[in-house]
Amino acid sequence: MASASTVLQFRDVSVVRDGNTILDAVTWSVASDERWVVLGPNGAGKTTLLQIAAAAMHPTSGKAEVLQEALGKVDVFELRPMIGFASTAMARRIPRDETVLDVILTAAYSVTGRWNEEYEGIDLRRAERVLKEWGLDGFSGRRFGSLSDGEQKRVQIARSVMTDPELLLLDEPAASLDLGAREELVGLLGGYAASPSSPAIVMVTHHVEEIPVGFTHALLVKQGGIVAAGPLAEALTAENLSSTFDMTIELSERDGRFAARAV
Ligand SMILES: Nc1ncnc2c1ncn2[C@@H]1O[C@H](COP(=O)(O)OP(=O)(O)OP(=O)(O)O)[C@@H](O)[C@H]1O
Repeated sequence: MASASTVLQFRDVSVVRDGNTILDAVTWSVASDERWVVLGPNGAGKTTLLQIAAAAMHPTSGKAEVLQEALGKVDVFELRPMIGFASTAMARRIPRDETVLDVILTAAYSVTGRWNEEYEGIDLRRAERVLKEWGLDGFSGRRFGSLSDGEQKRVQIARSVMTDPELLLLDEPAASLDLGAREELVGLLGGYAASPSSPAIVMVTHHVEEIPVGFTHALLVKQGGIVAAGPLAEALTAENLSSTFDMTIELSERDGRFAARAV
């Protein structure tokens, strides 16, 4: 297997909007074999961080390299096809009457701009494989709008991995899911994270309970700055969570899954 490469490199990245500092001199890097969870209170800057990682936003100052290309110097339209991004905001743009198969396939066509019989078979086979991988066997013909929240989330992720990205960004993939749907998704994400052929993953979440087994690193952010960043065992501690959320938090871990509560 190829050795790990750097997929994200932020150096003193700041974002200022309307006079507000949303990200404040963030220095952070992600390697291709790492799976990161990003935690922090509402408004901490997590989504802004993902927007930069997705090459959808430029820093106000500092340097951000995405897949070893410096933002500001690279054509982001060449970069974006190599980045899978699933978020609620993107899901809202999926037409509710589109079939699941089309939702997945259009990810490939939007990247390649093609609708060509020669490739159609390959894309179809890949779409079927991806659907199966995300527990969506038999859903190809269903309308996106007719799916449960849990199924819709899995379709969004399946769509974002359809293009075989080098970086997968997930913004709160388990938000609004019931316990069963959450556990199903966390299990699937864990399986995906464990595969050496999977890309680097950065997942924003509000709950440590949503961290899949196999995730390797944590980034804790507060008011646009980093509280802790590093391997899970070092960064995801009760002390760091307490600093991040300004309350005394108790953290427990069992079989690679986490739970947290205020003391
Ligand atoms: N265009 C903008 N102009 C001014 N302020 C902005 C703009 N975009 C975001 N913000 C502010 O920046 C802060 C960080 O927003 P961001 O969405 O990155 O936080 P977040 O950590 O993802 O929050 P949440 O957990 O609530 O989703 C928020 O206070 C938000 O109101």
